[in-house]
Amino acid sequence: MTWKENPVNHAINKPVNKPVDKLIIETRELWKTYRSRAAVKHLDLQIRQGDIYGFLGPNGAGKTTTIRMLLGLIRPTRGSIRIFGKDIRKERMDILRRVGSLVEYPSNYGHLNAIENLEAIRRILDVPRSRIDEVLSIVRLTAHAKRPVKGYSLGMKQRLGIAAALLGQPELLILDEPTNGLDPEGIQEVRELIKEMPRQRGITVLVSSHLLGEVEQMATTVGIIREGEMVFQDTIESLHQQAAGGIRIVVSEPEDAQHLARECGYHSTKSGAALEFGQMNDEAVSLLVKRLVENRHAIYRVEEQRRSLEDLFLQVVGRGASL
Ligand SMILES: Nc1ncnc2c1ncn2[C@@H]1O[C@H](COP(=O)(O)OP(=O)(O)OP(=O)(O)O)[C@@H](O)[C@H]1O
Repeated sequence: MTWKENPVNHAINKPVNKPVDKLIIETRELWKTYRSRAAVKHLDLQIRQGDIYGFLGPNGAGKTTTIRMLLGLIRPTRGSIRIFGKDIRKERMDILRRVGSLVEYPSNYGHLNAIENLEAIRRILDVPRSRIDEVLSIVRLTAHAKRPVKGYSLGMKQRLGIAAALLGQPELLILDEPTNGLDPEGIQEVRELIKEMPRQRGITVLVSSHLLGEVEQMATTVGIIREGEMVFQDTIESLHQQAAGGIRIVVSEPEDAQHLARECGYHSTKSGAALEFGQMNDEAVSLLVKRLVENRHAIYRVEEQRRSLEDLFLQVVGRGASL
């Protein structure tokens, strides 16, 4: 079965089910082609205000290429990009003034401390000096501010990179694989930091990752890209719903029980002593169980057959994909 035939993919390129006037990023039919090879194909990205948008895909799927286009670092081959409702081709500088970003590893001067590193960027952005203390406090580096950066852990360097991205008080933060190469503690630190951005600071976040487990713990919306194409885009709740499976009931007399279930309007397939139904709501399960019991069936087990999100993700991106 190809991913296009796959029932879980009905949300392909589906607009996020919320008012469209609150879109912070919107791309339409975005393409980037290198020679004859498309790194990004007809990509319709929709990111709402206040979202933490987890941009997910295996290595080489096209995440960095997309992010580079959003930041105006490379030019799309085709399609449009609107950020804050403005066209990136026409109002690039106005847009980028309101965006903070961390693309790949942050570059720091190792012999300088955090304050000195941030000071260099502060001058370019022309923001008040007090902003340095503020961003160091946000990323919880105040206590280490006067230590040379070369002594920092990778997680601390990454947090300093986020501090730099926050200096200009952005409304949108774009982070490309910010937890790449971090140990579990560093991953948790960065994740907690990202989670507080919309709530505490009103900042919309786009964060890319190749790890579903990581995105799942912080994102409100998920976009999954595979070989340059968006194969799923919707809320995290919707992703969970898609992972929800059918109901399996193990009974004493499966054939009779199947017949009775059919009379009640529920189609099932028999697997040994079990009847397997599609998705059913609680009320339907309760009614069916009641009828079975009334007809003297012994019920040994009622269970939901859930796929793990990881299974769903692998199904969406293809099992051969490197994660
Ligand atoms: N400058 C370039 N010239 C030619 N091909 C490129 C260029 N940049 C990227 N590509 C190709 O485009 C595809 C997408 O790459 P991209 O870096 O966007 O993927 P990614 O999802 O960010 O993966 P990763 O997590 O490994 O960085 C890859 O096949 C890559 O080899």
